[in-house]
Amino acid sequence: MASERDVRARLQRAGQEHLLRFWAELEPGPRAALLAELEPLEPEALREHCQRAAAACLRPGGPPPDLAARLRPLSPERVGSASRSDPETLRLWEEEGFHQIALNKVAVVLLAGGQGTRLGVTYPKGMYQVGLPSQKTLYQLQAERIRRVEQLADERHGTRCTVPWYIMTSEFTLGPTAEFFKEHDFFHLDRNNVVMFEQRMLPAVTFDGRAILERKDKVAMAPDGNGGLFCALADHQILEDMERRGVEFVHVYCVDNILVRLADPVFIGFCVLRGADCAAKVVEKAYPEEPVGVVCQVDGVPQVVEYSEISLETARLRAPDGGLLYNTGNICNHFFTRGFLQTVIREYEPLLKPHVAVKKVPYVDEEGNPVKPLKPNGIKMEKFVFDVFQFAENFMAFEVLREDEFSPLKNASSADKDSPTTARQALLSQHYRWALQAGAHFLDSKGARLPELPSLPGSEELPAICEISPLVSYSGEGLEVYLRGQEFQSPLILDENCVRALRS
Ligand SMILES: CC(=O)N[C@H]1[C@@H](OP(=O)(O)OP(=O)(O)OC[C@H]2O[C@@H](n3ccc(=O)[nH]c3=O)[C@H](O)[C@@H]2O)O[C@H](CO)[C@@H](O)[C@@H]1O
Repeated sequence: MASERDVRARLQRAGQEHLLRFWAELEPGPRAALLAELEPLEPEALREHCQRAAAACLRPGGPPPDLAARLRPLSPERVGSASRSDPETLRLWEEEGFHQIALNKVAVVLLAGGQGTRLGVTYPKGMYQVGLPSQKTLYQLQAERIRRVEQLADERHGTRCTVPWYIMTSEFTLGPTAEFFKEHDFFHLDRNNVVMFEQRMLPAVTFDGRAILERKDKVAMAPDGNGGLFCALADHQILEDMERRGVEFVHVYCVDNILVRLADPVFIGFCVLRGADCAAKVVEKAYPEEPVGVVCQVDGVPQVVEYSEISLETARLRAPDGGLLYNTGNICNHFFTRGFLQTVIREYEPLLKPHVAVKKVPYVDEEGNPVKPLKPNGIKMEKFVFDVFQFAENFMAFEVLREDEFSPLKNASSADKDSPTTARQALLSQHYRWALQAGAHFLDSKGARLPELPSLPGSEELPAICEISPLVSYSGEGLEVYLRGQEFQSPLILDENCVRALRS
């Protein structure tokens, strides 16, 4: 480990020597921890980071004044649709996707380095369970969808294929995530195919460009945003690992969408057949202020304008058909070819501009007392994963139905949107629809048939509770054989055991 002298000299070069101001008071343990935290920070990069943050703070807040004039919706030839395509086209896309999966050419990358501040839990979001009858966590649902999609590809192509799962964590999430996976025996995935890697951290900075000490022996660090993916892929030679495994196509997704279709064969197939090097799944925005980024073009180049960076006026603009003009909501489900990721890492990553978030950052005052600020006092800088869309040669967007594929868990139970309750409802209502489509009937506790209402708005109580394990069905397929014409008491948990019993 570097000595205090070395680290102090490096901090001096970065103009951040104040980070060692309590050194004399620290015991050996905290001293070592502080040095370990400071050692990886390159002086020039740290200086630039702090200066950039302070400069960003001087610029007026809100969206750039000329943004609205530079924005256009995506051109229609760049948009494909799962909801508006005929069954034969969907079948072709799906077939292509399964073909690539069976050839071991598809991997998934989970972005799981975020802190989940809005949800208000201290552990990684993926470990959260929204109160499903099975009590499965988000990580478990995702693991089981991987197992099922592998199985479906194997059945179609007579192979034994693997969809490797790369999980980007941060200092906050790596330890508990790794522990959780071990405790659950990697949800019966081969642990060699689950690769966890860590993104970088950056110090939070005061408005005048000084990195913040959270404690006498600890810098206030935050992950460098989900666009930290590209540096992290390079830091941990993940693309090399993908290359060794023969992976060509990568599905990147965010941790909190309970309906996420990992390695979705339809999306993969669409992207491959259209020759996309980069693509994003989108849903129709639910309302103008919905906190989702908008996939659109800026100066003719495909990009995402984040919800925090679009003006309300622009978000509310209407198209001639009465719908929102900027209607294509980003659901943080992206497709990249490995080749594109390689080019990004080699050429474009340094061009990604960090986004600025002004936050309340706990700190120690000059006397060393901990302070919890009541108003924002610090700046966090984050890169965004979608900022690489502008470098794609053939960018495509792919529209999917919200009720099929998007219900994010962002807020605590008290919120009326994007909460554990709405996520649970979305999943159960999807499974209830699948069961009805497959011909199931539900009974109340007295044996009377319950009403069958397949298209309920999300907030309504479902007539019956039905949860279908991803190990039984990935996207509603294969259920008729168990359910057609059968009557079930609510709640029904259709898992592997239940299926075995139904078979016999
Ligand atoms: C920048 C970005 O993608 N924004 C999207 C994100 O917004 P949103 O603001 O919801 O983004 P989050 O902060 O939840 O992060 C998205 C994902 O990135 C991960 N993460 C975040 C920060 C970090 O340093 N490391 C990391 O891995 C999170 O764990 C999460 O899986 O999801 C919305 C849909 O739900 C989209 O409409 C937004 O356009």
